[in-house]
Amino acid sequence: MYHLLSGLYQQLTRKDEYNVLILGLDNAGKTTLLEKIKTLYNPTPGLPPDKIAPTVGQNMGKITLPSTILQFWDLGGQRDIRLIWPRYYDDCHAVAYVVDAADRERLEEGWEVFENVLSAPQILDVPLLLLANKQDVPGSMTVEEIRNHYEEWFQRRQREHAAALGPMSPTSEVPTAERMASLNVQGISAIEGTGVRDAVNWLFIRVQNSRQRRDGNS
Ligand SMILES: Nc1nc2c(ncn2[C@@H]2O[C@H](COP(=O)(O)OP(=O)(O)OP(=O)(O)O)[C@@H](O)[C@H]2O)c(=O)[nH]1
Ligand SMILES: [Mg+2]
Repeated sequence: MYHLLSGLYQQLTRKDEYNVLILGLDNAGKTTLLEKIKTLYNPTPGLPPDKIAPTVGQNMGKITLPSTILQFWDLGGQRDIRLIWPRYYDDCHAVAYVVDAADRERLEEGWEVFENVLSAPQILDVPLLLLANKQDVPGSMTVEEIRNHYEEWFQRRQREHAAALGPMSPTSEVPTAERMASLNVQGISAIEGTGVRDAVNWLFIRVQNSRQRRDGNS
């Protein structure tokens, strides 16, 4: 009887764990975001911004939500460190890609890296959230501006690829309209915490939905 009850208890209190990767260029604000998430959701606060150094590997943080544990993996964004990102792709359930919306000069570099992430086969069906960080900085780009900037960059890149391959070449690229329709962009300030709960809620709902789809298919 005890085993039956404890089995039932375990079943009812079971929490599924999901891995969320936080990716983006160096200085985008990924670790600041992770530490803010810890502060907002855990009893022990995360590090304050002035104690955060550039990441030379990974940082990890877990939060507990109803029937779910989200495990965030914040990976260093410097060029050399980006080489380790693909090692995390196999076990990832969602990606939050962070851009510094106040740094127009590095946006294109950010899109190149973003595109690289999107082209990984393991990431293809994974919920993906684009976060326009540093909304507190005066003059930073809005969500709409970030979307348009990415769309223009993406279209230009498609044209360049088509021109390089010639008119008869088959294309495996995703059409722009389809790509843009499935792209979710949210504005946040990792320092102030604005928009951070909305971003976590989005990730929480999306990983749950993907699980239901998976369970339904099996
Ligand atoms: N104003 C403002 N500054 C921010 C915000 N988020 C991060 N920063 C600053 O941006 C700088 C880089 O932040 P990090 O969190 O270390 O950036 P990172 O993406 O983890 O960088 P790497 O670890 O090198 O990949 C720091 O000076 C932060 O204080 C924000 O929302 N607003
Ligand atoms: Mg970092």
